[in-house]
Amino acid sequence: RRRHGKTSSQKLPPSPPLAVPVLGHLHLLEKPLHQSLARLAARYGPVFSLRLGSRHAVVVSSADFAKECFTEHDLTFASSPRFPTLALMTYGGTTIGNCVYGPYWRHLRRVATVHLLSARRVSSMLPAIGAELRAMVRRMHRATLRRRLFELALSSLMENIAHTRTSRAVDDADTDMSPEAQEFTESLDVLVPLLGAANTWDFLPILQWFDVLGVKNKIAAAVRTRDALFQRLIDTERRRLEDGVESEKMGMMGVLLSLQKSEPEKYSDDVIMALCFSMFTAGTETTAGTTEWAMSLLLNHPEVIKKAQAEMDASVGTSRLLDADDVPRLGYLQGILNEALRLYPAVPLLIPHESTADCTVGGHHIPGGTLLFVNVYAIHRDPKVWADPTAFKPERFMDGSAEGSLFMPFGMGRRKCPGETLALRTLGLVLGTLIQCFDWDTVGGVAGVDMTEGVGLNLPRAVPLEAMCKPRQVMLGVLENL
Ligand code: HEM
Repeated sequence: RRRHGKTSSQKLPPSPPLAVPVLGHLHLLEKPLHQSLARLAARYGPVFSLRLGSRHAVVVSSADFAKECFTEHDLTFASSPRFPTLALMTYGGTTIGNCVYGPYWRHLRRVATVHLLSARRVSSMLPAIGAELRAMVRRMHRATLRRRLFELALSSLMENIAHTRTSRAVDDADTDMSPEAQEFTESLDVLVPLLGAANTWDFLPILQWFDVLGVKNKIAAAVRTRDALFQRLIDTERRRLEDGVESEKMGMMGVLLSLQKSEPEKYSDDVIMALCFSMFTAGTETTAGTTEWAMSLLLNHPEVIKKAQAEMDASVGTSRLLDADDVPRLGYLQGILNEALRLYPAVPLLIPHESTADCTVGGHHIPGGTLLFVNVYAIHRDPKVWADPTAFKPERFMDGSAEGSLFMPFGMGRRKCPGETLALRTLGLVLGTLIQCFDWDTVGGVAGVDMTEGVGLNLPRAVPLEAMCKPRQVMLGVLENL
């Protein structure tokens, strides 16, 4: 790694003046982080640098410079930083989203794109997603939407990873998740808050020497519980495979276990666990959160719901549920989805990247070993690029006015999200079904849903969304026969 020294020929990016010993600029950062970084960008420009405890970082907040990072310098920024405490949760930093760039990442990436998330595999996952969705629609009148949507995303992924469902809960039960999906949620409930503590540690290594809160032990205990569950799932899938299940009916674990048979050294149980954990953590909150934001936007724009329902009635009719193959024909529905992803990108700062060599971005020198945060949230709301940037206008994706603007909710370049096809197909199906089947209103008919953003890695709402829904009269026949 190069030292962060400045010479006359190397112009480092501007930086806020208030770096203090040990913390650097950490004390300037407020939550939500993407908003705090957007405010700093307004003062210090679209490429500025920060010292975060022991690490140097650059924050990029404009479309042009983000493009520069992921085209000209894509290889330089293709690595992920090694965070020692995060490594405790990510199998020693070997999950696809958290591992350094190199042959091992290329192997995982190929497995993910070719064997697990290809368009053909995604098509084979849609029936399980549809079944989970219909079960949710049947019990739609209760609970907050956030919880319903999270359970839906997790159950659909659990089905497509390991087929844990043996029966469906009766309709008056409070949840319809399989026991395994519930067990996994419980281990996430423990791990996710610890991730916050682990992050602070990674920037301030001194905290690791005095583990006053016992963070390390708590992470280790939660990881043991999670891995015992994964090992059970792997063993069950292995038995199914030995019983001769057809390859079309295999979930992701089954696919990986059959690859293990021919190349055991490349597909150890540990690699399979790391890949499946990546799929769960990358695919659940992102999909559920995007649907929750989209529904929040819709509740504040009832005229948009009406227009989307009219499009669906004309294109799909009212005698059957919409299916995933209808979605590409529903331009307005896709406009709604894109607007939700533009205004509330589920991974607002991408996963941190790290440069592996010196390079120049926007004319500024970026030394090797610098963390890169790309503020997609700020880029998607840049008034220089988007007209009326904070307004919810699905039409902008239909009338050509969004053309040419950088829209990157799934990232860019070689670390771009490999789950984009699965995510878009799932989101279209879920959002489309909620619009097709129900009329929506706020709880108690209050005017407007609060759109405050909360704190968390995946841009959560501050308050979980609650809404009232009533089956649409024209869909009663279909809903009664679900
Ligand atoms: C609305 C839904 C989703 C959004 C907005 C989203 C967005 C993203 C973004 C922005 C990244 C980081 C790109 C970067 O750092 O440059 C990412 C990475 C990733 N996503 Fe997604 N994602 C979604 C759903 C999914 C789903 C459903 C899956 C799979 C089940 C998935 C799997 C992954 C994986 C494995 C990575 C790490 C890729 C790597 O480092 O090579 N994502 N996603």
